[in-house]
Amino acid sequence: MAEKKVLVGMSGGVDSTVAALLLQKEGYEVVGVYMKLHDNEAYHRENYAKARRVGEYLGVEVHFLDISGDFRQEVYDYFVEEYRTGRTPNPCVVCNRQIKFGRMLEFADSLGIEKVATGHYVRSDGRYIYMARDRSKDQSYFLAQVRKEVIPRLLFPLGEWLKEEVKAYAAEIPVLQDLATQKESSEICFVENDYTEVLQRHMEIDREGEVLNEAGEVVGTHKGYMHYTIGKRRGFTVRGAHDPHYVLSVDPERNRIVVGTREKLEERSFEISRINLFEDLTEFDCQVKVRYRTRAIPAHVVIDGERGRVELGEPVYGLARGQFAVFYDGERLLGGGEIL
Ligand SMILES: Nc1ncnc2c1ncn2[C@@H]1O[C@H](COP(=O)(O)OP(=O)(O)OP(=O)(O)O)[C@@H](O)[C@H]1O
Repeated sequence: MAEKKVLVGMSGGVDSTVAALLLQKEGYEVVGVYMKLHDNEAYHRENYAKARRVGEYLGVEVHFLDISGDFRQEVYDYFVEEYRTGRTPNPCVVCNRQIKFGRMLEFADSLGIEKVATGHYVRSDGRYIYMARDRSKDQSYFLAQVRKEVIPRLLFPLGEWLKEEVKAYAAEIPVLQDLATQKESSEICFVENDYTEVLQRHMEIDREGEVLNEAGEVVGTHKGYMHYTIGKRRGFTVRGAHDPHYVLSVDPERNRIVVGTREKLEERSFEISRINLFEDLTEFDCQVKVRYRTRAIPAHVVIDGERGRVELGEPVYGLARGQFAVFYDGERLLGGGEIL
Protein backbone atom coordinates (compact mmCIF):
# COMPACT_ATOMS: atom_id res chain seq x y z
CA MET A 1 0.00 0.00 0.00
CA ALA A 2 1.45 3.34 -1.05
CA GLU A 3 1.92 5.73 1.86
CA LYS A 4 1.32 8.80 -0.23
CA LYS A 5 -2.22 9.20 -1.50
CA VAL A 6 -3.53 11.91 -3.79
CA LEU A 7 -6.91 12.79 -5.23
CA VAL A 8 -6.51 13.89 -8.85
CA GLY A 9 -9.16 15.93 -10.67
CA MET A 10 -9.47 13.90 -13.89
CA SER A 11 -11.35 15.63 -16.67
CA GLY A 12 -10.51 13.09 -19.35
CA GLY A 13 -8.15 15.60 -21.00
CA VAL A 14 -4.47 15.17 -21.72
CA ASP A 15 -3.25 17.46 -18.93
CA SER A 16 -4.93 15.78 -15.97
CA THR A 17 -4.14 12.37 -17.48
CA VAL A 18 -0.42 13.09 -17.60
CA ALA A 19 -0.61 14.70 -14.15
CA ALA A 20 -2.08 11.49 -12.71
CA LEU A 21 0.51 9.39 -14.52
CA LEU A 22 3.42 11.44 -13.20
CA LEU A 23 2.15 11.25 -9.63
CA GLN A 24 1.78 7.51 -9.89
CA LYS A 25 5.35 7.25 -11.17
CA GLU A 26 6.49 9.31 -8.20
CA GLY A 27 5.01 6.68 -5.92
CA TYR A 28 1.66 8.21 -5.08
CA GLU A 29 -1.43 6.09 -4.76
CA VAL A 30 -3.73 7.96 -7.13
CA VAL A 31 -7.48 8.21 -6.68
CA GLY A 32 -9.35 10.00 -9.44
CA VAL A 33 -12.43 12.17 -9.41
CA TYR A 34 -14.47 13.35 -12.37
CA MET A 35 -16.67 16.27 -11.42
CA LYS A 36 -19.94 16.91 -13.16
CA LEU A 37 -19.94 20.70 -13.24
CA HIS A 38 -22.46 22.11 -15.73
CA ASP A 39 -25.47 20.27 -17.12
CA ASN A 40 -24.48 19.34 -20.64
CA GLU A 41 -25.16 15.60 -20.36
CA ALA A 42 -23.52 14.63 -23.66
CA TYR A 43 -20.32 16.45 -22.65
CA HIS A 44 -20.17 14.55 -19.37
CA ARG A 45 -20.91 11.16 -20.91
CA GLU A 46 -18.01 11.64 -23.31
CA ASN A 47 -15.52 13.06 -20.83
CA TYR A 48 -16.34 10.77 -17.93
CA ALA A 49 -15.88 7.82 -20.30
CA LYS A 50 -12.42 9.16 -21.17
CA ALA A 51 -11.53 9.69 -17.52
CA ARG A 52 -12.64 6.11 -16.74
CA ARG A 53 -10.56 4.77 -19.60
CA VAL A 54 -7.51 6.57 -18.19
CA GLY A 55 -8.42 5.19 -14.76
CA GLU A 56 -8.46 1.66 -16.17
CA TYR A 57 -5.09 2.18 -17.79
CA LEU A 58 -3.63 3.44 -14.52
CA GLY A 59 -5.48 0.86 -12.48
CA VAL A 60 -7.11 3.50 -10.32
CA GLU A 61 -10.66 4.26 -9.30
CA VAL A 62 -12.29 7.36 -10.79
CA HIS A 63 -15.15 8.66 -8.65
CA PHE A 64 -18.02 10.52 -10.26
CA LEU A 65 -18.92 13.60 -8.25
CA ASP A 66 -22.07 15.41 -9.26
CA ILE A 67 -21.69 18.96 -7.99
CA SER A 68 -23.71 20.54 -10.75
CA GLY A 69 -26.03 22.16 -8.17
CA ASP A 70 -23.17 23.97 -6.44
CA PHE A 71 -21.59 24.84 -9.77
CA ARG A 72 -24.82 26.32 -11.05
CA GLN A 73 -25.30 28.46 -7.97
CA GLU A 74 -21.76 29.63 -7.43
CA VAL A 75 -20.30 29.83 -10.93
CA TYR A 76 -22.96 29.71 -13.63
CA ASP A 77 -25.52 32.01 -12.00
CA TYR A 78 -22.77 34.46 -11.06
CA PHE A 79 -21.68 34.46 -14.73
CA VAL A 80 -25.19 35.22 -16.01
CA GLU A 81 -25.92 37.83 -13.33
CA GLU A 82 -22.67 39.67 -13.93
CA TYR A 83 -23.44 40.13 -17.61
CA ARG A 84 -26.97 41.21 -16.71
CA THR A 85 -25.51 44.01 -14.61
CA GLY A 86 -23.17 45.13 -17.40
CA ARG A 87 -20.01 43.57 -15.97
CA THR A 88 -17.50 41.03 -17.37
CA PRO A 89 -17.27 38.00 -15.06
CA ASN A 90 -14.46 35.50 -14.77
CA PRO A 91 -16.11 32.15 -13.99
CA CYS A 92 -12.83 30.16 -13.97
CA VAL A 93 -11.41 32.29 -11.15
CA VAL A 94 -14.55 31.73 -9.10
CA CYS A 95 -14.73 28.02 -9.96
CA ASN A 96 -11.18 27.44 -8.78
CA ARG A 97 -11.94 28.99 -5.40
CA GLN A 98 -15.33 27.41 -4.80
CA ILE A 99 -15.33 24.20 -6.79
CA LYS A 100 -11.95 22.80 -7.83
CA PHE A 101 -10.08 23.96 -4.73
CA GLY A 102 -13.22 24.11 -2.59
CA ARG A 103 -15.65 21.22 -3.11
CA MET A 104 -12.94 18.93 -4.50
CA LEU A 105 -10.95 19.32 -1.27
CA GLU A 106 -14.05 18.57 0.79
CA PHE A 107 -14.46 15.43 -1.28
CA ALA A 108 -10.81 14.54 -0.57
CA ASP A 109 -11.57 15.05 3.14
CA SER A 110 -14.49 12.65 2.91
CA LEU A 111 -12.10 10.02 1.50
CA GLY A 112 -9.45 10.77 4.13
CA ILE A 113 -7.03 12.05 1.48
CA GLU A 114 -4.82 15.03 2.24
CA LYS A 115 -3.31 15.90 -1.15
CA VAL A 116 -5.22 17.10 -4.20
CA ALA A 117 -3.76 17.49 -7.70
CA THR A 118 -4.87 18.94 -11.02
CA GLY A 119 -3.36 19.41 -14.46
CA HIS A 120 -3.20 23.20 -14.11
CA TYR A 121 -0.10 24.82 -15.53
CA VAL A 122 1.24 26.45 -12.36
CA ARG A 123 3.98 25.68 -9.88
CA SER A 124 3.80 25.55 -6.10
CA ASP A 125 6.27 25.02 -3.28
CA GLY A 126 3.48 24.23 -0.83
CA ARG A 127 3.33 27.81 0.40
CA TYR A 128 2.96 29.94 -2.67
CA ILE A 129 1.81 29.52 -6.25
CA TYR A 130 4.12 30.53 -9.12
CA MET A 131 3.74 31.00 -12.86
CA ALA A 132 4.26 27.86 -14.93
CA ARG A 133 7.45 27.22 -16.85
CA ASP A 134 5.28 27.19 -19.99
CA ARG A 135 4.35 30.88 -19.93
CA SER A 136 2.03 30.52 -22.90
CA LYS A 137 -0.08 28.07 -20.86
CA ASP A 138 0.40 29.62 -17.42
CA GLN A 139 -2.88 29.47 -15.43
CA SER A 140 -1.75 31.19 -12.23
CA TYR A 141 -4.08 34.11 -13.01
CA PHE A 142 -7.05 31.79 -12.47
CA LEU A 143 -5.81 30.69 -9.05
CA ALA A 144 -5.62 34.16 -7.52
CA GLN A 145 -8.78 33.68 -5.43
CA VAL A 146 -7.87 30.27 -4.01
CA ARG A 147 -7.89 30.24 -0.20
CA LYS A 148 -4.34 30.38 1.11
CA GLU A 149 -4.97 27.64 3.71
CA VAL A 150 -5.45 25.08 0.95
CA ILE A 151 -2.15 25.69 -0.88
CA PRO A 152 -0.12 23.23 1.26
CA ARG A 153 -2.47 20.46 0.12
CA LEU A 154 -2.08 21.08 -3.62
CA LEU A 155 0.15 19.38 -6.17
CA PHE A 156 0.62 20.61 -9.74
CA PRO A 157 2.73 18.05 -11.59
CA LEU A 158 2.72 20.01 -14.86
CA GLY A 159 4.27 23.22 -13.55
CA GLU A 160 7.67 22.44 -15.03
CA TRP A 161 6.33 20.99 -18.26
CA LEU A 162 5.73 22.54 -21.62
CA LYS A 163 2.36 21.67 -23.17
CA GLU A 164 4.17 20.19 -26.16
CA GLU A 165 6.10 17.87 -23.84
CA VAL A 166 2.87 16.79 -22.15
CA LYS A 167 1.29 15.95 -25.50
CA ALA A 168 4.39 14.10 -26.66
CA TYR A 169 4.45 12.11 -23.42
CA ALA A 170 0.83 11.00 -23.85
CA ALA A 171 1.35 10.26 -27.54
CA GLU A 172 3.91 7.60 -26.58
CA ILE A 173 1.23 5.60 -24.79
CA PRO A 174 -1.05 3.82 -27.28
CA VAL A 175 -4.30 4.03 -25.24
CA LEU A 176 -3.75 7.74 -24.59
CA GLN A 177 -2.81 8.75 -28.12
CA ASP A 178 -6.21 10.21 -28.97
CA LEU A 179 -6.10 12.42 -25.87
CA ALA A 180 -2.77 13.83 -27.00
CA THR A 181 -4.20 14.97 -30.30
CA GLN A 182 -7.71 16.11 -29.32
CA LYS A 183 -8.48 19.76 -29.74
CA GLU A 184 -7.91 22.07 -26.78
CA SER A 185 -10.99 22.60 -24.65
CA SER A 186 -12.65 26.02 -24.74
CA GLU A 187 -11.59 28.57 -22.16
CA ILE A 188 -14.88 28.42 -20.23
CA CYS A 189 -16.07 24.83 -19.91
CA PHE A 190 -19.79 25.62 -20.29
CA VAL A 191 -19.33 27.98 -23.25
CA GLU A 192 -19.09 26.10 -26.51
CA ASN A 193 -18.59 28.99 -28.93
CA ASP A 194 -19.61 32.36 -27.63
CA TYR A 195 -20.77 33.46 -24.17
CA THR A 196 -23.84 35.17 -25.62
CA GLU A 197 -25.26 31.72 -26.48
CA VAL A 198 -25.35 30.95 -22.78
CA LEU A 199 -26.95 34.28 -21.86
CA GLN A 200 -29.56 33.82 -24.59
CA ARG A 201 -30.98 30.84 -22.73
CA HIS A 202 -31.87 33.05 -19.78
CA MET A 203 -32.89 36.41 -21.15
CA GLU A 204 -33.53 38.51 -24.19
CA ILE A 205 -30.10 39.88 -25.02
CA ASP A 206 -30.79 41.12 -28.56
CA ARG A 207 -32.45 44.41 -27.70
CA GLU A 208 -31.25 47.26 -29.85
CA GLY A 209 -30.06 50.30 -27.90
CA GLU A 210 -28.38 53.66 -28.23
CA VAL A 211 -24.67 54.31 -28.60
CA LEU A 212 -23.58 57.54 -26.90
CA ASN A 213 -20.42 59.56 -27.12
CA GLU A 214 -18.79 60.96 -23.98
CA ALA A 215 -20.75 64.18 -24.34
CA GLY A 216 -23.95 62.14 -23.96
CA GLU A 217 -25.04 62.54 -27.58
CA VAL A 218 -26.62 59.61 -29.38
CA VAL A 219 -24.25 58.65 -32.21
CA GLY A 220 -25.40 55.19 -33.22
CA THR A 221 -27.03 51.89 -32.31
CA HIS A 222 -25.94 48.58 -30.78
CA LYS A 223 -27.32 45.02 -30.54
CA GLY A 224 -28.03 44.94 -26.79
CA TYR A 225 -25.67 45.88 -23.97
CA MET A 226 -24.80 42.32 -22.96
CA HIS A 227 -22.93 41.84 -26.23
CA TYR A 228 -20.29 44.35 -25.12
CA THR A 229 -17.39 44.44 -22.77
CA ILE A 230 -15.20 47.45 -22.13
CA GLY A 231 -12.60 47.87 -24.86
CA LYS A 232 -14.66 46.11 -27.54
CA ARG A 233 -14.54 47.90 -30.87
CA ARG A 234 -16.93 46.01 -33.13
CA GLY A 235 -20.61 45.24 -33.42
CA PHE A 236 -22.05 48.77 -33.05
CA THR A 237 -22.41 51.80 -35.29
CA VAL A 238 -21.00 55.29 -34.80
CA ARG A 239 -22.16 57.95 -37.25
CA GLY A 240 -19.47 59.98 -38.95
CA ALA A 241 -16.56 58.35 -37.09
CA HIS A 242 -13.17 58.29 -38.80
CA ASP A 243 -11.15 56.67 -36.01
CA PRO A 244 -12.03 53.30 -34.47
CA HIS A 245 -14.33 53.62 -31.46
CA TYR A 246 -14.23 51.44 -28.34
CA VAL A 247 -16.74 50.68 -25.62
CA LEU A 248 -15.90 52.89 -22.62
CA SER A 249 -18.80 51.96 -20.35
CA VAL A 250 -22.02 49.96 -20.29
CA ASP A 251 -25.30 51.20 -18.82
CA PRO A 252 -27.56 48.17 -18.27
CA GLU A 253 -30.50 50.17 -16.92
CA ARG A 254 -30.93 52.20 -20.07
CA ASN A 255 -29.46 49.58 -22.41
CA ARG A 256 -26.86 52.04 -23.63
CA ILE A 257 -23.15 51.93 -24.30
CA VAL A 258 -20.75 54.87 -24.29
CA VAL A 259 -17.96 54.79 -26.86
CA GLY A 260 -14.87 56.82 -27.59
CA THR A 261 -11.44 56.72 -29.19
CA ARG A 262 -8.66 54.52 -27.82
CA GLU A 263 -7.01 57.13 -25.61
CA LYS A 264 -10.29 57.46 -23.69
CA LEU A 265 -9.84 53.88 -22.52
CA GLU A 266 -6.74 54.85 -20.62
CA GLU A 267 -6.83 54.02 -16.89
CA ARG A 268 -4.12 54.66 -14.34
CA SER A 269 -5.82 53.52 -11.15
CA PHE A 270 -8.85 51.55 -10.00
CA GLU A 271 -10.57 50.03 -6.98
CA ILE A 272 -10.92 46.36 -6.12
CA SER A 273 -13.06 44.25 -3.80
CA ARG A 274 -13.13 40.46 -3.02
CA ILE A 275 -9.50 40.74 -2.01
CA ASN A 276 -7.59 37.50 -1.55
CA LEU A 277 -3.90 37.61 -0.62
CA PHE A 278 -1.44 34.84 0.15
CA GLU A 279 0.52 37.11 2.50
CA ASP A 280 -0.63 39.67 5.05
CA LEU A 281 -0.02 42.76 2.98
CA THR A 282 -1.66 46.16 3.30
CA GLU A 283 0.53 48.30 1.07
CA PHE A 284 2.91 46.88 -1.51
CA ASP A 285 4.57 47.19 -4.89
CA CYS A 286 3.95 44.40 -7.36
CA GLN A 287 3.14 43.63 -10.98
CA VAL A 288 -0.51 43.32 -11.92
CA LYS A 289 -2.44 41.60 -14.69
CA VAL A 290 -5.84 43.17 -15.27
CA ARG A 291 -7.03 40.30 -17.46
CA TYR A 292 -5.77 36.84 -18.33
CA ARG A 293 -4.11 37.41 -21.67
CA THR A 294 -2.05 40.45 -20.89
CA ARG A 295 1.38 41.47 -19.70
CA ALA A 296 1.93 42.17 -15.99
CA ILE A 297 2.66 45.84 -15.34
CA PRO A 298 4.12 47.59 -12.27
CA ALA A 299 1.64 48.72 -9.63
CA HIS A 300 1.31 50.01 -6.11
CA VAL A 301 -1.54 48.56 -4.05
CA VAL A 302 -3.11 49.89 -0.86
CA ILE A 303 -5.60 47.68 0.95
CA ASP A 304 -8.16 49.29 3.23
CA GLY A 305 -10.44 46.69 4.80
CA GLU A 306 -12.64 45.07 2.17
CA ARG A 307 -11.48 47.41 -0.57
CA GLY A 308 -8.20 48.18 -2.25
CA ARG A 309 -6.77 50.79 -4.56
CA VAL A 310 -4.37 49.94 -7.38
CA GLU A 311 -2.13 52.66 -8.83
CA LEU A 312 -0.59 51.61 -12.12
CA GLY A 313 3.00 52.39 -13.09
CA GLU A 314 1.90 52.67 -16.71
CA PRO A 315 -1.58 53.08 -18.15
CA VAL A 316 -3.79 50.26 -19.36
CA TYR A 317 -6.29 50.61 -22.17
CA GLY A 318 -9.62 49.08 -21.26
CA LEU A 319 -10.37 47.87 -17.77
CA ALA A 320 -13.36 45.55 -17.62
CA ARG A 321 -15.32 45.66 -14.37
CA GLY A 322 -15.78 42.18 -12.99
CA GLN A 323 -12.46 40.86 -14.25
CA PHE A 324 -9.76 40.20 -11.68
CA ALA A 325 -6.65 42.21 -10.98
CA VAL A 326 -4.00 39.62 -10.16
CA PHE A 327 -0.82 40.56 -8.33
CA TYR A 328 2.63 39.05 -8.76
CA ASP A 329 6.04 39.44 -7.22
CA GLY A 330 8.02 38.30 -10.27
CA GLU A 331 6.79 34.76 -10.88
CA ARG A 332 5.15 34.44 -7.47
CA LEU A 333 1.41 34.94 -7.18
CA LEU A 334 0.49 37.35 -4.41
CA GLY A 335 -3.29 37.18 -4.84
CA GLY A 336 -5.83 39.50 -6.37
CA GLY A 337 -9.16 41.26 -6.26
CA GLU A 338 -12.15 41.96 -8.45
CA ILE A 339 -12.11 45.19 -10.46
CA LEU A 340 -14.94 47.49 -9.36
N1 LIG B 1 -14.79 18.02 -14.78
C1 LIG B 1 -13.64 17.90 -14.12
N2 LIG B 1 -13.48 16.92 -13.19
C2 LIG B 1 -12.33 16.79 -12.51
N3 LIG B 1 -11.28 17.60 -12.67
C3 LIG B 1 -11.37 18.59 -13.55
C4 LIG B 1 -12.55 18.80 -14.33
N4 LIG B 1 -12.33 19.86 -15.13
C5 LIG B 1 -11.08 20.29 -14.87
N5 LIG B 1 -10.49 19.53 -13.92
C6 LIG B 1 -9.13 19.68 -13.37
O1 LIG B 1 -8.70 21.02 -13.47
C7 LIG B 1 -7.56 21.11 -14.33
C8 LIG B 1 -7.57 22.37 -15.14
O2 LIG B 1 -8.79 22.48 -15.81
P1 LIG B 1 -8.89 23.09 -17.26
O3 LIG B 1 -10.34 23.23 -17.55
O4 LIG B 1 -7.99 24.24 -17.37
O5 LIG B 1 -8.40 21.84 -18.04
P2 LIG B 1 -7.48 21.56 -19.28
O6 LIG B 1 -6.29 22.45 -19.32
O7 LIG B 1 -8.36 21.43 -20.44
O8 LIG B 1 -6.96 20.16 -18.74
P3 LIG B 1 -7.30 18.70 -19.20
O9 LIG B 1 -6.44 18.49 -20.43
O10 LIG B 1 -6.89 17.85 -18.06
O11 LIG B 1 -8.79 18.67 -19.50
C9 LIG B 1 -7.59 19.84 -15.16
O12 LIG B 1 -6.30 19.49 -15.62
C10 LIG B 1 -8.14 18.84 -14.17
O13 LIG B 1 -7.15 18.36 -13.29
